Amino acid sequence: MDIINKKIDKYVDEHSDAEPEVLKQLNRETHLKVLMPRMLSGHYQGRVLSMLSKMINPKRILEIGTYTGYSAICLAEGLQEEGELTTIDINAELESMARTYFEKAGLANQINYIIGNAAEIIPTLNQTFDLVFIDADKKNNATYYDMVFDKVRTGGYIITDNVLWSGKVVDEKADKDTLLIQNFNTKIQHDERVENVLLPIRDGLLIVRKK
Ligand SMILES: C[S@@+](CC[C@H](N)C(=O)[O-])C[C@H]1O[C@@H](n2cnc3c(N)ncnc32)[C@H](O)[C@@H]1O
Repeated sequence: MDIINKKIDKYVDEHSDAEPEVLKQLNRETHLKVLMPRMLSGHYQGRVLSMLSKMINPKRILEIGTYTGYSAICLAEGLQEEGELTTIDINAELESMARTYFEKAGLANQINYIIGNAAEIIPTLNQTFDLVFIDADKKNNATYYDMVFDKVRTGGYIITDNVLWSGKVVDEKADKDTLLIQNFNTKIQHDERVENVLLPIRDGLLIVRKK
C-alpha cells in the first residue's frame, strides 16, 4: 500500500534537499549489487534522519541495523564535532561496502562499526546515547527498545523505522509479522516513561523522547 500519493511523494522529494553525491552513489551501488535494496532509507527519509539528527545535535548515536551504511551516514551528519555513531549489523558481507562509504563521506573516524548480533552487542556498550535508531530485524524491535532504554539519557530519543509496515498495521486480519509491529506500537503508546509521535514518513518513523 502506498501511504502517500505518488504525485505528492514526488513533490515532497523535489522540495527537500537533494541527495548528497556520496549517498547517491551508495544508493545506486546498493541497488546494483545488494539484495533487498528497499531496506535502504533512501533520499527523502535520509534527509529527514539527517535533519532530526542536526536538531538533536547528539554526542553519541546508536544505530541497530547498518545494512550498507546509508542511514548511518545521514545520522552522523548531525553529530557534534567530537561525537561518535556506533552502528551494529549481523551481516559481515556488507562490511567492505559500508566501510568504503564511511571513508568517502569523511566520517570513518566518527563511526564505530560493529559486526555481530545486536542482542549480544548492546549489553556490552557502556555508554549513554542521545539518539538511538532501531532498524534491524523488526520482530525484535521491542527487545532492542528494552535493551537500550536505560542507555538513553533523559531527554534523549529512540527512533524506530517501518512501524506502519506498508500500511498493514491497520489491517483487521493481521499476519504474524504485522501483529509484532502492532504490539510494539501499542507498547510504546502505553509507555508512560516517554513522549511519542508516529510520523507517516515512508514506512513510518516512531519517534520517542525519554522523559
Ligand atoms: C532495514 S536494514 C537497515 C537499513 C539501514 N538502516 C538503512 O536505512 O540504510 C536491516 C539490517 O538489520 C540487520 N540485522 C538483522 N538482524 C540483525 C541482528 N540480530 N543484529 C544486528 N543486525 C541485524 C540486517 O543484516 C540488515 O542489514
